[in-house]
Amino acid sequence: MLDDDEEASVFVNRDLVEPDTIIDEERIVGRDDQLKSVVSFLKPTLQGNRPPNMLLYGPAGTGKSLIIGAVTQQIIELCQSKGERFGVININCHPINTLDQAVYELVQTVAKDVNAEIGVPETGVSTKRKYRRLYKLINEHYDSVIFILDEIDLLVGRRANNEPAYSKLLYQLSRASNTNEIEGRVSVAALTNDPKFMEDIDGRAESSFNPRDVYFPDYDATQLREILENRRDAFRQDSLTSDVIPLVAAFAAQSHGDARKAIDLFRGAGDLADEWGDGKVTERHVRESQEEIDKDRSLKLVEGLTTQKKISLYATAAVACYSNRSRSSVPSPVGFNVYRWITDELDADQMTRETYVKYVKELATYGLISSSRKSRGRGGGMYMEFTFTGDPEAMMKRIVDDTRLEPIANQEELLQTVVNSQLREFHNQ
Ligand SMILES: Nc1ncnc2c1ncn2[C@@H]1O[C@H](COP(=O)(O)OP(=O)(O)OP(=O)(O)O)[C@@H](O)[C@H]1O
Repeated sequence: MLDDDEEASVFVNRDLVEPDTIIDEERIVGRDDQLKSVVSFLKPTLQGNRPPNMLLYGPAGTGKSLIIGAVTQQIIELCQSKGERFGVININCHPINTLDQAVYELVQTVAKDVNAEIGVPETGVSTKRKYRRLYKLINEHYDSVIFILDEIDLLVGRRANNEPAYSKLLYQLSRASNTNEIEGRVSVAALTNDPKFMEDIDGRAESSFNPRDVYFPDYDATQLREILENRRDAFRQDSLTSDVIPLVAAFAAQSHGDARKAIDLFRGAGDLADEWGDGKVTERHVRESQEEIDKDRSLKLVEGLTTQKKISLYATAAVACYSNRSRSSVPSPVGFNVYRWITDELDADQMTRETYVKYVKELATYGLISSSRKSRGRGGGMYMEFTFTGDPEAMMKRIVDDTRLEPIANQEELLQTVVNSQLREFHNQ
């Protein structure tokens, strides 16, 4: 059991290397331009004017939430000192499926912030009523507000061939002050990893949202090193050997310069040193921890997926794996047709193409797949192209292990034929 002469932990302030800890401004590295832009866009709030809407875009873990969070926090404080009420209404759209749920989530967030009743049921009433409740709460409690919509591109909605839910939400929120539904000043900040996000927005939403862009590029190893150096005091003095920070930064730089990954690995290495009772973090703990992260990530992720997401992933991996073409990237229309074939074979529910793309794109946010938008040339429309970062065959095996996909896995040759005929059809169109 607990032992008195156990080695002391390598941490003195482990919170500092937790991903969701809000850090002080002096610990922020390499985001001067973005900070400057966001500050200048939001400054009008302090002078009683309406700030512009914003689109913060860039890969995962590049500081979008951090920067908007740090600036809005300062504005809250400055407004408070002047007796003004500035509301920051922040939601993450990733787990939300429909417009109605998104509006309810906004109501819930405001109600919690101002300590009021939610005042509207989650189901059984129209979205319009939820909007009305949202506006009422805002009008009663704030003089100005900013909506922060994180991972906005994942709020697709249910129906296919229709305006996506994020487009409708952006339209409503960004015009709410023009229509006087919200009496105070309103601005909307949308955060996304998708650089081409605006291309799918409906024309009227585009013109009412009309954002100022702030781009967040990847960090390089030097910046990641500095980010970690600035959190070195999470650890006991002298408990890090000199090679730890450069190695963590180098690993994270390899995986797309994501600061969240760097911080997770830093913490993981410390945890391992504690677990082994070594009293010091060394290169060995970093390497071992990185290996565990790599192994766990895809396994855990696949285990946690719903059946529909597993089928979507399986179909996409099948295209990458069985394609006779030299490039094993997967055009989304082909992945979707294979998904449809599989769901027919299994007699399972079938999602729309938009939902299929949303599911697969979600996996891209975990780094299992990378996705990019492609054009089919004049008048041909857009589609997504998916590429696996790891081995698609291993991924398929892992999915079959715990789903009802076995009947499909037993028809390997047939699946191979379906994949290649779908690919041929797509490329000949
Ligand atoms: N420039 C930086 N300086 C210090 N810490 C940083 C910096 N950028 C990011 N971080 C840290 O990395 C983690 C991820 O950052 P953040 O959540 O802001 O990324 P994001 O771009 O919003 O990512 P996502 O698109 O995945 O939501 C947080 O713990 C944050 O504190």
